[in-house]
Amino acid sequence: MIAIEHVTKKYGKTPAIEDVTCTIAAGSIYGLIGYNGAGKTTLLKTIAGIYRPEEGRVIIDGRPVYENEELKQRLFIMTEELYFLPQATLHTMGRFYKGYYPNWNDRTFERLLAIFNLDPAMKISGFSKGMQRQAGILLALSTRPRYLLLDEAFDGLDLAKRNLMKKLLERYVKEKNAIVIISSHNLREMEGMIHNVGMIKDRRLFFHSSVAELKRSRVKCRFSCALDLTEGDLQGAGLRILHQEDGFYTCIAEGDGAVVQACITSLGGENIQVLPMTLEDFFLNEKEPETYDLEDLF
Ligand SMILES: Nc1ncnc2c1ncn2[C@@H]1O[C@H](COP(=O)(O)OP(=O)(O)OP(=O)(O)O)[C@@H](O)[C@H]1O
Repeated sequence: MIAIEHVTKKYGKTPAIEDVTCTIAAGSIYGLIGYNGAGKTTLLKTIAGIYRPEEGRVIIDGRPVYENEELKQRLFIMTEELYFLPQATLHTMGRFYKGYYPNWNDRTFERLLAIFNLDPAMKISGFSKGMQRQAGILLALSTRPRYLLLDEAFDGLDLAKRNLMKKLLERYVKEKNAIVIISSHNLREMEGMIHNVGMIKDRRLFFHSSVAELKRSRVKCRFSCALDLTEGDLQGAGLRILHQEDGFYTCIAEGDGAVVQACITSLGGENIQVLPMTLEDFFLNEKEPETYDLEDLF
């Protein structure tokens, strides 16, 4: 289990994340979401013991992670900027990691090389961006970490490789009872894969929940209405507009489906359809509307 206890991490005097608390159970995939600059990378690096928090602590299997070499040998963090030794090939990186990670497995490495179809003798610097990310995940999984932290893991991967990576992560977590924490802006990619989701907003872990509970506790509906409903009308009834076009409204609301539908009917809504809610719906629902002044720009 990973326990994040009241963690605050600052750069200089400015906090990047504040008072973050949550626990992540073994055998689960945790999705970390948030805007650019929200603090996802900072939190991942703090969990990995790279950063020492100014306040609070990260406890992994009962022990603080910071300056704990033994724990770090069972933890792998793949950051956005991938790190490979200068002039390295996958073979040299494999040997490098084998020397540090006691759980390194040659067979997993060879099998993944074949699956990803990467040349282990070629310099990694000659790989494309997507191939470098594949190389990163291949090495990460070959160390067979108990805790795998992936920052923007899908960045640069084509559709087939994104699907492959999802399958690999799901299988790995299930078979090894591992913990994967994955940050991504691509909520569609995380859909169906993550068990728990946390959203960082205003430096804090403003929301976290199991995905199942998140979907149980909210309803997404599409309905028509002859009246011209304003955002205020809908907000007053606890509904938030996701989309509005030609007298049709798609809204999301917290609460029981029957209660939400009754509420829509009381506003004059008709032809109510309950739709499956996606993570993207939730994220957009929680996002403050953005306005940009684009006049006289060009
Ligand atoms: N090395 C650093 N020195 C000073 N400030 C930093 C540093 N790294 C990050 N920050 C600041 O901390 C905040 C959180 O950054 P972080 O990289 O953790 O966000 P993020 O959620 O990963 O962003 P993105 O989605 O854009 O990758 C930002 O305001 C950023 O400017």
